[in-house]
Amino acid sequence: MADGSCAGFGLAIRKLMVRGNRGRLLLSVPHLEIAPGAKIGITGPSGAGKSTLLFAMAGLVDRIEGQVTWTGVDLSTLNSRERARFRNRSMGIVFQDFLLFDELDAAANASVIALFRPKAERSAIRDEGNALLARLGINAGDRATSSLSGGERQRVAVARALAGGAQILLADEPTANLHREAADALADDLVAHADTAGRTLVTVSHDPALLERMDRVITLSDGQLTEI
Ligand SMILES: Nc1ncnc2c1ncn2[C@@H]1O[C@H](COP(=O)(O)OP(=O)(O)OP(=O)(O)O)[C@@H](O)[C@H]1O
Repeated sequence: MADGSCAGFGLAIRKLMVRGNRGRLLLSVPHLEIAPGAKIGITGPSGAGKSTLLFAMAGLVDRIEGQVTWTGVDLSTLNSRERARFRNRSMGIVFQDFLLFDELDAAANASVIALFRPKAERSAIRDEGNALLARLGINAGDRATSSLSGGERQRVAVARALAGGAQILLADEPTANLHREAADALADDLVAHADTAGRTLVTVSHDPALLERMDRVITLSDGQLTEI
């Protein structure tokens, strides 16, 4: 496995606030700790701020108040380029709307992180991306991404997040487009990856079968953390 990152990221959030238009408070998380290697679910009603919290954890929200600190890395002290570098090295992210590159085939999407890693790691990441696609049931990696179904796109997005051995896995509704059997297989794969090498997994989900595989489930309601 190509693994260009150090092991064991935990997360500490302090007094995090994210505001939208005209200063409207979208999210307030006074205090949240996630241990290195923990598997955490985030759930709550639509519009509660789950994706916003995941984006803040990924350093994808430009203006936050407070601190989001992965072991040794305080995202609030980094500029956007430095945050991107940290993401490329240490995070695998499954976005709710996948954000695949339609110009690339499924295999190239699954291993796209190779472009940001040293040359010596690239072919191992490509092999890993292909193996992940096969395991997730996408058998022809050279299929045009635009020809994939929603469920297939979702599985390519998960393969992309897992290929390259990122120590932090962030996933937004990773089983939402899958039928039960495929959702369970994917949940097993995510958990197995998280359990390898002490990876930390944070997943937004409404899927009880995925949430019950987590160590802990956080509920967000109206932008507020109501339960830990
Ligand atoms: N870029 C943005 N600018 C302004 N408001 C936003 C932005 N993105 C999200 N919001 C608002 O922030 C709030 C939280 O949205 P978010 O997408 O985080 O919720 P969610 O819990 O993930 O919802 P869902 O389950 O429907 O995906 C909503 O009121 C939404 O309208």
